[in-house]
Amino acid sequence: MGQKRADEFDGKKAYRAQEEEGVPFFDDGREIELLHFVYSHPSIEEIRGSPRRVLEAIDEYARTKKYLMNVGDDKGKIVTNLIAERKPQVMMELGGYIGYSCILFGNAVRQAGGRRYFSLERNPEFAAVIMSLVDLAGLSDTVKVVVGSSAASIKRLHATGSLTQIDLMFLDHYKPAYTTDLKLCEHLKLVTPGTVLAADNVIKPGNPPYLEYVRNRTSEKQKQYESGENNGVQTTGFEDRWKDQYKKREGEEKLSTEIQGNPNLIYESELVNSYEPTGVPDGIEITRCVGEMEFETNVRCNNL
Ligand SMILES: C[S@@+](CC[C@H](N)C(=O)[O-])C[C@H]1O[C@@H](n2cnc3c(N)ncnc32)[C@H](O)[C@@H]1O
Repeated sequence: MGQKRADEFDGKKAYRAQEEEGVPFFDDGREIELLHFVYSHPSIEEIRGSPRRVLEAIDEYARTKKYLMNVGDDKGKIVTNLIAERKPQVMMELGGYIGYSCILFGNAVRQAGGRRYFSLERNPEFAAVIMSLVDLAGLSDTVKVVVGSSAASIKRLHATGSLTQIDLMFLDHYKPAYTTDLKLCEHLKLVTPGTVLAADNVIKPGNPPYLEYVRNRTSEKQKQYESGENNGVQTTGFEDRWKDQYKKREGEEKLSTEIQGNPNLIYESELVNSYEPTGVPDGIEITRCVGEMEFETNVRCNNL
């Protein structure tokens, strides 16, 4: 496990600061305001059909109007480099918001010869914004936006045969769901040797349970699996602001406590330090599934 350092942050491109605690920083109408901003942009005809120009217009809104919780340019480069290296046929993101990462990574997947980019978004209004901007960028042939909670969508895509393998997964949704959704994907054999995971916000706000899981040794995971210690959902290690981030709109997020995943998968994981688009330091955890140990497991899962 290594630590890589990104270049210095360029303050000229900084987004507006995220609002102070107690003040909404999303879902207060700004997502629809963004659509009006983009579609009434003086350069709308040049923006049409250009993923780069759509991203520039989104960045312009977030620099000059209101903060948007996008992955941004710096952390985005880490993932687009990964896409160029791994050349995924199928990539999935958990948490699409207004479509920034979807347009950036969906375009990179298409350029690398990939087939499908799934963007899973729980909030139907945000999903509608993603679809509109993906269409504007000319990426509707590659991108499929899936509306609903990530776990339900993963199960449905798997059950219908639309999703049989994930080559690259970007995790950027409800922080405690990173680990439960990864275990679900392991259980369904969507994550197998060759799969690469890129998890956002592992420094800000941080995700200790996820980091512990992907950095854990296989022997330790097997022990926990056998003893049932690995069971349950960890919501400790998150500040309330992040744990309750979506509660007002979506209600309490019900995460599965039953699915234990596949403890036999061998991961190599490293933190790549970078910046939020506001300039605040953050990092992406890159995890490569490099093999699978032979070890008998009793399937522990009642609720699929
Ligand atoms: C940080 S934003 C995603 C930003 C986006 N990946 C980008 O960089 O442009 C997190 C998003 O995850 C969505 N979300 C939260 N919990 C979710 C869940 N269980 N399933 C699907 N989406 C979820 C939220 O509605 C929000 O839009």
